[in-house]
Amino acid sequence: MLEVKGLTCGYNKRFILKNINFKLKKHALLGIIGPNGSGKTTLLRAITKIIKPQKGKILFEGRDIWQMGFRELAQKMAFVPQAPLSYEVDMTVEEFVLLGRIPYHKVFQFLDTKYDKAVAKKAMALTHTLNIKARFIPELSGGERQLVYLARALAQEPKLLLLDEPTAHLDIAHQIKILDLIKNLNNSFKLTVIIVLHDLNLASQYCNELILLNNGYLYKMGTPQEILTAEIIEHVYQTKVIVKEKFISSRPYIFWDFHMEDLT
Ligand SMILES: Nc1ncnc2c1ncn2[C@@H]1O[C@H](COP(=O)(O)OP(=O)(O)OP(=O)(O)O)[C@@H](O)[C@H]1O
Repeated sequence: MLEVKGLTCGYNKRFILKNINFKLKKHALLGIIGPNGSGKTTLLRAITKIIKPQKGKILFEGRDIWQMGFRELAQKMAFVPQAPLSYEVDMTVEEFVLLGRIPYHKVFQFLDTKYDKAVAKKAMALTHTLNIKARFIPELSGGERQLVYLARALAQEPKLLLLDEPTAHLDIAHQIKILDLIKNLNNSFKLTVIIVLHDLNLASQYCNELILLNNGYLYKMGTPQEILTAEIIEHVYQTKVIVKEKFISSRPYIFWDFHMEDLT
């Protein structure tokens, strides 16, 4: 579905990502991890056509994304940015979620169709934001705003959903709800997902594949078992950890700040 070929890009002629190559199959749930400043957000920005490759290409279903219009791209992929601020967005939650339908509007179509409204309602129901649909965006908490951005992305009915730290402002219950929802969308609705996560244990638990970025390079791509080894984490994050295998899922679980007696 997605192919990143020799991608080198950055800001103001400064290279941040260097020669990134990977392929992503349909229905994948890919996590992007790596230390602060390693280029995770920059990679999402390149895939969503916010920044242009200085070298290389990004192909979506075999086509260079820079050959596609924004409208067409917005019907194929949706992006939930990191910690959306949006104090300036003076509209209700429902109006904001309906913006996700604009890529489907015909020229000179100013009103939302019944279908648009039904899709927006479903997106709000899935993200538990229906009860706040009449509230104004600037009045929302950081966590509520993050859920509303996700609802807008789902209203785009994308094939590929990209999320930058979607759990950053959420309490533990909402973190699990959102990640369970994303997993469910991936499993049941066959949505392909790329998600930037800082929490290595959440990445281990929820993602089927991981890309580990280090200093702008793709350090390694593989399953959580292949990537989340003590040796790799210590090398890339420069932090001592212990990795155990979880009993039922056999996914790796990482301990830091540990005492040996905690682990026995
Ligand atoms: N708009 C920008 N203009 C110039 N430099 C930027 C911009 N955005 C990011 N950078 C720089 O690019 C590098 C990579 O940043 P990026 O946000 O992609 O990293 P990240 O891995 O997502 O980091 P974090 O985990 O801290 O969110 C950093 O050195 C950052 O300072």
